Amino acid sequence: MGTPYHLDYHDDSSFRMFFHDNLKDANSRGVFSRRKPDNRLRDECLEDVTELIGILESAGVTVRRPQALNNVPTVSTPHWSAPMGHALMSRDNFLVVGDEIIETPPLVRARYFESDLYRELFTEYFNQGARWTSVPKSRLLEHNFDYSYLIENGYDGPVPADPFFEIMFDGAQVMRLGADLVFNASTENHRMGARWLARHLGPDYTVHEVNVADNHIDGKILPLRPGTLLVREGVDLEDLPKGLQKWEVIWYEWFDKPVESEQDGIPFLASQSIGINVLSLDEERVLVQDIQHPLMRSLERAGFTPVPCRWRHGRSLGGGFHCMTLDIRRRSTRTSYM
Ligand SMILES: NC(=[NH2+])NCCC[C@H](N)C(=O)O
Repeated sequence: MGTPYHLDYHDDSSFRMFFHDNLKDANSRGVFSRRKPDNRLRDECLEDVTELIGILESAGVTVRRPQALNNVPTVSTPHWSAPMGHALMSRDNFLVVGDEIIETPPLVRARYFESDLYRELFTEYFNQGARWTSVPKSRLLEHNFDYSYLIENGYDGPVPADPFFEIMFDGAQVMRLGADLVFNASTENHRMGARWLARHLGPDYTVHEVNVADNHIDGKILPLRPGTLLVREGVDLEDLPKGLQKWEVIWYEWFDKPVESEQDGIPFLASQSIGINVLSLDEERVLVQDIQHPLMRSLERAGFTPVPCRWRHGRSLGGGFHCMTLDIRRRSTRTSYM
């Protein structure tokens, strides 16, 4: 888990596209300003990350962290420059399948070099025998982006006249279920990513394409253990692969109190239901945001043990415990659970 560095980076089109659904709400609330957050958000975030690491380590997890992100104001390529964001969400930039680390091609310019923070850690894994692959990154030029999802969801701004789509997807768009990978794709950029992944992994794995979210699937559906899914209201189970429709479903119990106060001028980058973004420690214990009492009751009724942990700024930072972690397990992943 990296160190957050929160800049005012609303000017970049790739950022506004990626967070379209969240920013649309913010716009409607008129919350935008150019104010930088005070240190309270950063300090409280770091306190909560420390608590999370303590819980993981006491549960027997070996926690490794990337290099810290220290005050990087912008990132640049020959084609553009963009303000850097934070680097807290490890799940977004990588997909670990069996003994292979796959670096996924970012959709947001601010995150183009975020995987550099993991170079030393992943080199260590490579030297221990891990396979390590990087998906061809898009150049992230304006005409590389497929605007179709935005247009279907209220965008009425300019659209490049000469599109040239390139592969773009985050690791968090993919739900790994052993030999089955459920890939959320809402644009041609994503669908190209699903084709790349299927071609790359070959016949031992099946990539199931679904379209249930704008991009990251772990804000809508999360596997808690083989055979049990946590699902947010609004997801049509018929849109899931047939094998997954046989799984037990726990519907996310909405937490209708404000999960955090909006930092004035800082729009929320995750919806009110980000409490769904839990992390299974094993097939019984589930790490849950400490205020999500209805969800914890649901989990207990289904035979799980919720492990509460403070996480005060998930909406501002755009993710929860599943987003902030990247589980690398030393066990075969060619089992089929569907
Ligand atoms: N891996 C992640 N960062 N996932 C976060 C998904 C948040 C989701 N878009 C929401 O607004 O609730």
